[in-house]
Amino acid sequence: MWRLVTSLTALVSSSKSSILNQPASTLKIWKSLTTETPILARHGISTHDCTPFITFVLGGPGSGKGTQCAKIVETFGFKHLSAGDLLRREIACNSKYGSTILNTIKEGRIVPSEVTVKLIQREMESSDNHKFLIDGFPRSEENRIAFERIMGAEPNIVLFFDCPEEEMVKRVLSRNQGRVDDNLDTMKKRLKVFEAWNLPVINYYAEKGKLHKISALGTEDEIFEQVRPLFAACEQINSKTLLFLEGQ
Ligand SMILES: Nc1ncnc2c1ncn2[C@@H]1O[C@H](COP(=O)(O)OP(=O)(O)O)[C@@H](O)[C@H]1O
Ligand SMILES: Nc1ccn([C@@H]2O[C@H](COP(=O)(O)OP(=O)(O)O)[C@@H](O)[C@H]2O)c(=O)n1
Ligand SMILES: [Mg+2]
Repeated sequence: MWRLVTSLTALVSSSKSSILNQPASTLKIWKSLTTETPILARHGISTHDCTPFITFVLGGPGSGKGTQCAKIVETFGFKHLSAGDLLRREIACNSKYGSTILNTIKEGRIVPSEVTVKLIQREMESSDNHKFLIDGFPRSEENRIAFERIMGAEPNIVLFFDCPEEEMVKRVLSRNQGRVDDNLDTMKKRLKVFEAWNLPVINYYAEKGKLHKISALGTEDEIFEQVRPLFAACEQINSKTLLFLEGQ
């Protein structure tokens, strides 16, 4: 295994992509993106042993996180976990946290990290997929630290959809999904929460060199063309690995 990984790093280091220039995460990327194949089986490698490949998807309310996640799922086969959707599902099924979550969302505040991380954990552990898009999380340093503590994992990459406030307001007010928080009053509060609590997380990952800032202005397809190369780079590692293994 170690011999393979050393050789893989050499293969990968010739690439110019920003992800490929992160040798420390090479092993994780490789392990996470491989699919079950006879080649892997011959080498005694099972995807059941794989480390998950985790992408955090950040950005203000209405910046287009969910829209771009749908495209990533369709193109690259990730499992999409929207923290907001998981919380709304708890409200809908009258869970014991339902009313607290509803009030928190109406106020545009952040639900206690323990609750959100447990919901994400349950979804990750019951999924057959190893590649996760965690959308709208972490929304605070407390969220981030709780995830690291409970899951014992960090994201491989972090996307940040950077969008001007006026555009976010416009999109949220015309979203039309019947959400209790898609109104001007809650939106103003959410923007303040974004600035106070989300931005420190974004800065944290920028300092760690994991952040990929994407301009959220333009058509959905134009924005996806900025996103695509990030994941295409991972796929490239995967196919090079399989070719390499095949040559063994
Ligand atoms: N590039 C875009 N240009 C215009 N509207 C967009 C774009 N991307 C998404 N939208 C719309 O804006 C609203 C918010 O998008 P969404 O993906 O739900 O954002 P988020 O998950 O970040 O809140 C939705 O109605 C969506 O259809
Ligand atoms: N990590 C998270 C994510 C969402 N939430 C709550 O859920 C609301 C909706 O989140 P969302 O991700 O669906 O919202 P959008 O940014 O997609 O508009 C947030 O405003 C918070 O009240 C949270 O408390 N913690
Ligand atoms: Mg969303």
